[in-house]
Amino acid sequence: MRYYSTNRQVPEVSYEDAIFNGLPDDNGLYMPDHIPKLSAEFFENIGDMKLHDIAYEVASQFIGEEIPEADLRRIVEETLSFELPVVEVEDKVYSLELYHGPTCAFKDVGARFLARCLSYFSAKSDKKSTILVATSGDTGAAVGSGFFGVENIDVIILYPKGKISKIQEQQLTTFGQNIQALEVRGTFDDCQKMVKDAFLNKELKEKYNLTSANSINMARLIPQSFYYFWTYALLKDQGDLVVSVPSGNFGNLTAGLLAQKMGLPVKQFVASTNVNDIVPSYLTTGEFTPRPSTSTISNAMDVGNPSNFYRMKEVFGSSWEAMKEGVKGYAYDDKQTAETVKQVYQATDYLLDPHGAVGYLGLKEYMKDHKGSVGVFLETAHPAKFGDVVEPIIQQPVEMPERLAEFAKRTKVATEIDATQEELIKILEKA
Ligand SMILES: N[C@@H](CCOP(=O)(O)O)C(=O)O
Repeated sequence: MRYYSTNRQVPEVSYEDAIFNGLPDDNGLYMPDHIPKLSAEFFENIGDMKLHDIAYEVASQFIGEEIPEADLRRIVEETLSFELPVVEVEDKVYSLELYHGPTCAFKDVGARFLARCLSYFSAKSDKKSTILVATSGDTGAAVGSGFFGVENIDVIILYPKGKISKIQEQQLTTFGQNIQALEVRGTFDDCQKMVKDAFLNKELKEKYNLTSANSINMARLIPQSFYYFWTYALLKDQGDLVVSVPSGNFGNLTAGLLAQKMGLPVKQFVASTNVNDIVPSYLTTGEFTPRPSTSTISNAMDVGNPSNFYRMKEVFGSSWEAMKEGVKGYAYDDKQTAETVKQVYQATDYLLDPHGAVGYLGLKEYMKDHKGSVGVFLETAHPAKFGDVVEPIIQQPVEMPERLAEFAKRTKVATEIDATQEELIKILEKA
């Protein structure tokens, strides 16, 4: 498998080069040169397969011989060392809980896979790298956890000051060792731009061997497709599958679209956003108009310029008509989100986090007119990560998993900087 840039101004590269480069030099995004189809036999047997075997089959299509089978199987097993339960919330409505990993968010899957792939290649070459990662809340902690103590790799996490939850901040500012946190006076989009500009500065990129751990990195995206196959394996006999993805940077949805192109029978994808509705608006108008993000209670989705939109375009051959058929988009404000957390809790005892609530809303909206389907929404983070928001809504304390409570006890260490390239360069020089 070779990887091309969506801007098509640079040569195709191997998987190893794609994941070390992070972003191609022409400011595009890497995409596989073809999307492999899985066999009919695979789909016939999927209901009897183990999660690790499904994930290995999918990963090997994209990585081929570059990582030998035994190593890739180990990487997959270490990545998915926790459960991905699919829980019935209401008749025909399921929650795919992706928050049972070490940092309680779906990002653990991608970050752990990326960390292990980079380590596999680094061990062969003794190459030192610095990972720059921008976060609106969940990616930072997952990447910190995935790379904590990993030899030859330093991580710098950029997060927007005052715009993530208290526990998210505790998580990503308290690792120490090879993980450094930068509290940026700006938005997530400023952080993402600083990171992307650093990759496009050839001299800087080479001097510090910079790479990315955001979903712009292919090794973040590939593993995020595993759990769509897993969901199908569990629910395939229940009806046509509709999947609603709470979306910010659109990596998770793009991974689902790749899975569908590989043959996964998902009847409909739904993109559910908060008021940062850049993609739902595009689906309605055909105009892609990034704008500065607005702060919401589903803060991890506060993204005003979603990176993976350009990959979604590739999947649909740059056709707006095809994308609006393949993806239905809905957006919700904080009032609707909070009301949904409350109503679903009262009616079913199931506690949604604000991101899951947005996913649930989008799913229900689509299912109103598509009654025979079986619906799944992604529960992307544990509600305890948003205790400040969720507790007043349900007027009850939210039980915090021990692994989250651990972070709360530690002391925050972060360097506050302006949202400028110069400030980031100063930090890289000191590191
Ligand atoms: N929602 C993210 C924002 C970054 O997205 P990514 O999937 O590209 O890493 C976050 O929680 O940080």
